[in-house]
Amino acid sequence: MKNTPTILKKIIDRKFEEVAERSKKVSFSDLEAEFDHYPAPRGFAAAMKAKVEAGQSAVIAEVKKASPSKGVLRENFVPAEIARSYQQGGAACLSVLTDQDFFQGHEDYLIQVREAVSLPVIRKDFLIDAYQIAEAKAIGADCVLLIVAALGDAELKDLHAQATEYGMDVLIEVHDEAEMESALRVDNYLIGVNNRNLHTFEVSLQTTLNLKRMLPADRMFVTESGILVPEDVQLMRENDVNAFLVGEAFMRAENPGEKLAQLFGEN
Ligand SMILES: O=C(O)c1ccccc1NCC(=O)[C@H](O)[C@H](O)COP(=O)(O)O
Repeated sequence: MKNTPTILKKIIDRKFEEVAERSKKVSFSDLEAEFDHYPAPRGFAAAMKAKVEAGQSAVIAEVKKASPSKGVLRENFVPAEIARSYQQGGAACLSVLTDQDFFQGHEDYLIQVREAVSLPVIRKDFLIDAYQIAEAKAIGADCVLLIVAALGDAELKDLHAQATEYGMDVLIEVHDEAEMESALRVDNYLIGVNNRNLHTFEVSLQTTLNLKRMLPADRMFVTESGILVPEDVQLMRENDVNAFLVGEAFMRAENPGEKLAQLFGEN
């Protein structure tokens, strides 16, 4: 792991413990035995592409009860209801936090969400080991997040290859130029830029604008974090950024799907 920020280091340290604990209870081959439980993955990247090609914003709407920077975001947290609301509001895909200790998430939430809607779902967690990629496949995830700041180049390549072999899509997340260079060494369509600085939790949409110029036209650029008001969406769209990952703005709204439709003005 390189240049790891404090909170990310804490989370990653915990993930190594989690993998050790979990793999004692459920073996890798036990996970593999679950792979056929769910039908073929829903095309996550394809759903994003279809929205953008139709001239719309491709929104990954996040199901997130709490976060390290903001604490609890939503008391009335019923993942399946939130997912249905997002589908009605025009989301392209859904993101479900499965981390328990820092985000109050759970794998069961992903299973509930995927059963409630027809949209593709990403497992949003801090994945540093092949075991967790197999877990994602076993719970029916259509896509996984790989955070470059948490991985060396070789690990990024290996986990990407494993997820792809399982038929899942991958969203590779970067925060700066060096991470973008690592991400671009992997043949992957979805590249996310997280606008949240994980040292300070400060959010700046300028991060997206700075890194956008590095991205080849054949990749999809997803802006992540800190999209709160229509002006944020407008700024991104003016700069030809049409794919978004949004959590807090929706989680704080009484009706998350209505908020999505308002923010992106497409319903
Ligand atoms: O949200 C945090 O506090 C956080 C802290 C440490 C690592 C990651 C963190 N967030 C994960 C995310 O990427 C966001 O949940 C996602 O981009 C949505 O962001 P937002 O719309 O600002 O909720």
